[in-house]
Amino acid sequence: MINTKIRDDKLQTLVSRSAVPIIDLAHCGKSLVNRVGQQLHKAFTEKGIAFLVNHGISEEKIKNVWDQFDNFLDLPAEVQDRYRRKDGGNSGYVSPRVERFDKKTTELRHAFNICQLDDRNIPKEPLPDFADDITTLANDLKAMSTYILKAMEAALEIPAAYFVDKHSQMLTGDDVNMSTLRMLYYPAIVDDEPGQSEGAIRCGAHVDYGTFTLLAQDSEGGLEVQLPGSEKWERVGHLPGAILINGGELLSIWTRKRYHALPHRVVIPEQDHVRTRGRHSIAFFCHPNNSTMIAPNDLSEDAEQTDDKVYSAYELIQQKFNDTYGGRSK
Ligand SMILES: O=C(O)CCC(=O)C(=O)O
Ligand SMILES: [Fe+2]
Repeated sequence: MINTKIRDDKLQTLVSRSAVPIIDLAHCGKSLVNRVGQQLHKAFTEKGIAFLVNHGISEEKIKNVWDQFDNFLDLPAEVQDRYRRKDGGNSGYVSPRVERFDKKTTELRHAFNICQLDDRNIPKEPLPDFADDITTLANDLKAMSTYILKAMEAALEIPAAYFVDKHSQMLTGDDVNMSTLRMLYYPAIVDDEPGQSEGAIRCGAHVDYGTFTLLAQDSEGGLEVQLPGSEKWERVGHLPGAILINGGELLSIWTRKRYHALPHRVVIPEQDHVRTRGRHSIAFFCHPNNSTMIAPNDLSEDAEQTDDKVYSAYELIQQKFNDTYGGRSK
């Protein structure tokens, strides 16, 4: 059974040990793009993770989206059913126990994927503000992603706009670009019958598929990572107001593993008072346009090395999706 006797002050986290780089985006503009790029470069090569602070996205915008998702989850099941994720696309609502990152462990979370901002899959009735609140936040996260892509171009010394052009179609639909805003809610585990949540997880171990992920979380709630070179799962902890960035698999392939794709998971927290609270998070998965050829040679100082097989972003991501959704392909 889950250990309920662990005291908070005994719990070390990467935040409490100052083991996650913190990148300050205050006043970030053209002149600071090089500095942010260097810091991201160091974070992606050494850790695969960083916290972004002073990023300019207000708490209110983030909270509005969490509130909207709560409203959605309060709707009758037959209304929610209209917005379910269907095979053939990634947009829509995914209820607990459907996704299984490792193909077997029960996952206790609600997710709602938005791949296209004018999508019919964004509820309008009976939640009139849902689309507006989500679009506002999604546009901010898109702008932040574009800034980060520019910073990465500077750090990797590749031509200006190399990454930005290849990510030009974020949130215009997953038939052209797989970028996704994902709302997540992990239900509280209360009155746990023996065996009910045993062996279950909030989100199974995985690496994200795309270029990088931006993650806002409302509380600690069980997020753990494996830092480079270690198999040990470490609690991340919570830095209020910060947005976490982690590197994805596609970027790792693109950079010939110079940039680390971070294995992570969300476990059911051991402490009673944390487990009995629900947890919200919002992930923005930044992906290149599907047609992008992921050519590591373009990013490598070692132009001699030409033997990599070059796949499109679509081919690489499709393989991962088939693994997660039990072989049902898009
Ligand atoms: O909710 C979280 O903290 C992480 C979610 C996540 O890793 C994912 O959906 O890919
Ligand atoms: Fe993830």
